[in-house]
Amino acid sequence: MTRTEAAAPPAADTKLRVRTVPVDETAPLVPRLDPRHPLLWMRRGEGMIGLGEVLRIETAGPDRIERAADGWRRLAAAADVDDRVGLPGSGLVAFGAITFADESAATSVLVVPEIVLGRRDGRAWVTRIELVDASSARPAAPVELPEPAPKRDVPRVRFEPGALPPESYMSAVEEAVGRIDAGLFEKVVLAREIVGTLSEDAGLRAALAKLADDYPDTWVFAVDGLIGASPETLVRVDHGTVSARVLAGTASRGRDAASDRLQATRLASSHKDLAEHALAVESAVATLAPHTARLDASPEPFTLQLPNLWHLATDLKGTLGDGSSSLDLVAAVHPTAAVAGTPREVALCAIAELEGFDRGRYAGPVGWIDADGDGEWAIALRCAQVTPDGTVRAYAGCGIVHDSAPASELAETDMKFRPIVEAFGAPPPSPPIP
Ligand SMILES: C=C(O[C@H]1C=CC=C(C(=O)O)[C@@H]1O)C(=O)O
Repeated sequence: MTRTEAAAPPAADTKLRVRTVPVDETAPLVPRLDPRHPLLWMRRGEGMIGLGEVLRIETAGPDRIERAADGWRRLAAAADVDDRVGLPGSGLVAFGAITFADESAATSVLVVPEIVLGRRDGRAWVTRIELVDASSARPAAPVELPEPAPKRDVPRVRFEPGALPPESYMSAVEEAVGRIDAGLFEKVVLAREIVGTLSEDAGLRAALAKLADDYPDTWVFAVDGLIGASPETLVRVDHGTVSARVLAGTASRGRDAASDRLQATRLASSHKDLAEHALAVESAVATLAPHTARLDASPEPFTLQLPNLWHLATDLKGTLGDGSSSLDLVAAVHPTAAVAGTPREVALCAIAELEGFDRGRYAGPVGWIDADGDGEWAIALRCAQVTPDGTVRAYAGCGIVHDSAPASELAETDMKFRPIVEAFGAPPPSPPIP
């Protein structure tokens, strides 16, 4: 494996050879994941897994996304690609995870795997990627596509409050509402952390299988130890089309069909949630518009049903106007008001002060990019970062606006933790059921 360490772009003469061929493969993707170093991007059973690692681009600091985008452009331009499939995700790809904050101590990564197994629109492919002049950096034996592993029970992790425990979280929300009422900003997204430990022999495959089974309509991802199931598409570029799904505004699911419908109806007419949502849509539209020839938003937010909660959602669709890659667009839109606030810079300062912990890659962009710059990026939500020592840090946050109530926001974080804590065998947090 060649590691291109923080701030160092790939050597100018780095050249990749890439071969993609169709395969007759219908088995699920997750059982073939490497449980220790899973690379995954999947929704509704389709997507990609990556095996092995040819190289990585690792960056940090305020221009981390731009430098990753430039490094990738150079690498892709020099690559010798023979793609016999021609679907989004075939040919050369990298899986990426970017930190939320400019000043994070964590790095942002683009990982180029040795093998990609992909499936889309009912077709499957295998891509093999290698360094052309690999004399110094070849792994001893090339990675082979493994046989699907049998299903295993999820590993059991006991989570404890981490940075910003419940009482402190509620105080931070109260302080934020005070500042909003004093006119310092309109919205800020405040998150908290829970922490657990994964036993040494447990991998991440079973947790990912559970996320994929329980949340099939979300982007289920694994990149460099960051795993989760995000419902929010930050930006997607496919042959000149641009799309995104903006989420903000949340309600719990009802106990029965009637109370569930009522929850959705109330959410769709909640002044507080609509205000919070409008700011997230405005920020996404304002930052994408300069890069698009046309950009349309669904006229009214709709209610998106997930197994653990309801969200207000707006879909954006447009055409690319300036040849930006998906990573260029990620650099333009991140962080949206769905994870930062409004105005952005003031909200970011408030997050640093009131949360007081490093979000790492939580609430950052996670996804993939191909040789043409096309790709799919979600916001890393409903997720956890697992470090090599087995520490599991999970995060959940809420948009705080003028009429936010601390106890309700705390309960909302519990709902948002549910996918990840259940994927690690912990009992579901118990939000108030209407
Ligand atoms: C910040 C998170 O969710 C965001 C996305 C959807 C709805 C949100 C909300 O209603 O507060 C948040 O803006 C999170 O899940 O940690």
